[in-house]
Amino acid sequence: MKRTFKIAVLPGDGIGPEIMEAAIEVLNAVSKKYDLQFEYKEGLIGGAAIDATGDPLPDETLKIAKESDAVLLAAVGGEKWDNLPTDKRPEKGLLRIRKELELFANLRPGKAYTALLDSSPLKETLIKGVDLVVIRELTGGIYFGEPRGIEERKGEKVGFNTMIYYEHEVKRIAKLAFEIARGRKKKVTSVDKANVLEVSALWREIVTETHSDYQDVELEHMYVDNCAMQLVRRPKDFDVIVTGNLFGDILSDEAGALTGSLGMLPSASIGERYALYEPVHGSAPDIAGQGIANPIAMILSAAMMLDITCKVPQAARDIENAVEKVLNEGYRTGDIWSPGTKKVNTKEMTEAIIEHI
Ligand SMILES: NC(=O)c1ccc[n+]([C@@H]2O[C@H](COP(=O)([O-])OP(=O)(O)OC[C@H]3O[C@@H](n4cnc5c(N)ncnc54)[C@H](O)[C@@H]3O)[C@@H](O)[C@H]2O)c1
Ligand SMILES: CC(C)[C@H](C(=O)O)[C@@H](O)C(=O)O
Ligand SMILES: [Mg+2]
Repeated sequence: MKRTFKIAVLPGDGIGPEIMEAAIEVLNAVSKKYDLQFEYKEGLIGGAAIDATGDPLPDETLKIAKESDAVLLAAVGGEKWDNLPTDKRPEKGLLRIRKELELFANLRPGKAYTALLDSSPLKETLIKGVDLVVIRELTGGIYFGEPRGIEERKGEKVGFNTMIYYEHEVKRIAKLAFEIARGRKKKVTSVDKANVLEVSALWREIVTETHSDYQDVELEHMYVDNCAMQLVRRPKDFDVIVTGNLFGDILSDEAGALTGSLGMLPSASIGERYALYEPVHGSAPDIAGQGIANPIAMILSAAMMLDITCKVPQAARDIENAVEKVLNEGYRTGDIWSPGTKKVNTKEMTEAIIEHI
């Protein structure tokens, strides 16, 4: 029996529309094999939405998202909108949709591909076998804390934000991290700055408390500065990294660079009711409009959707295997290209992946 899923499609800005088209072609290819049907509904977000409506997240887009089984989002942002105030920028649309859909956890897997070992800035011996996931808290912390602002004090301007975590926010992300670790190598590294910040001291206390229900999982605590360093020194020692919104943003880009390119890194933003799938990278304005972006992060984000929302893990594995095969065959977009490999554009990479599905 055919299973139908409603998918909200939010291409956004820069390379967004180019990589979204690629992901939809791959989903359509896989749908035939697994008797799935996708009903896509496109919405505006980010700069594209500002240009059309003045709002980076129009009500109509939120409505489409809430009426869907899953949201696919490519990327937002660009120079054109960089001088707008923080709460009017394209990025605000992304932050708001995460908050409105209560997507409290962002799963960002980072895996070393054998074929890409020479694209990593690290030595092959360090990077071979890396398989980790950063679980980033996504609807709290300094991104959303109040008070925030820029104001005049003592005759000069002052900018301020608040890093704040409620106990329940830490507990639910910690629980998820332990659950996910149970299906992996059973190790959680909780990353904070508890030697300086009260918010981190509480984070550490709640994670430790939550761990008492997961004694089969190893828990270690690490300061964020040390973690940034250990990630390049011994990345293989990490399994699940759980951390707050800001630290997770930074560490996941770092993990991306380790394994080759940001253009390879998918993510899933999940909550109790909704799920949104988005690459870790941004709108890459420097290469937008040229048809040369790496579509793999977006395609693998769609694969995470097949796994988590559609619950067809085999279809997700098919896509992941197809990606691995084209990399083994030497196909490379510019960001992962090295001498001796075949340089391809977005379309050619997508077609090569589809051929292996
Ligand atoms: N989720 C999102 O929508 C998101 C995430 C990060 C940044 N942004 C926004 O994107 C804009 C650009 O930000 P940035 O330059 O700091 O980060 P970026 O991730 O867009 O780009 C960083 C570098 O990586 C390259 N890159 C990224 N994705 C790639 C891909 N798929 N294929 C090939 N190369 C790729 C870019 O060309 C660039 O050199 C900003 O407006 C920023 O706010 C959006
Ligand atoms: C564009 C920006 C708001 C966003 C974030 O900081 O969360 C991005 O960097 C990401 O990693 O998804
Ligand atoms: Mg980021």
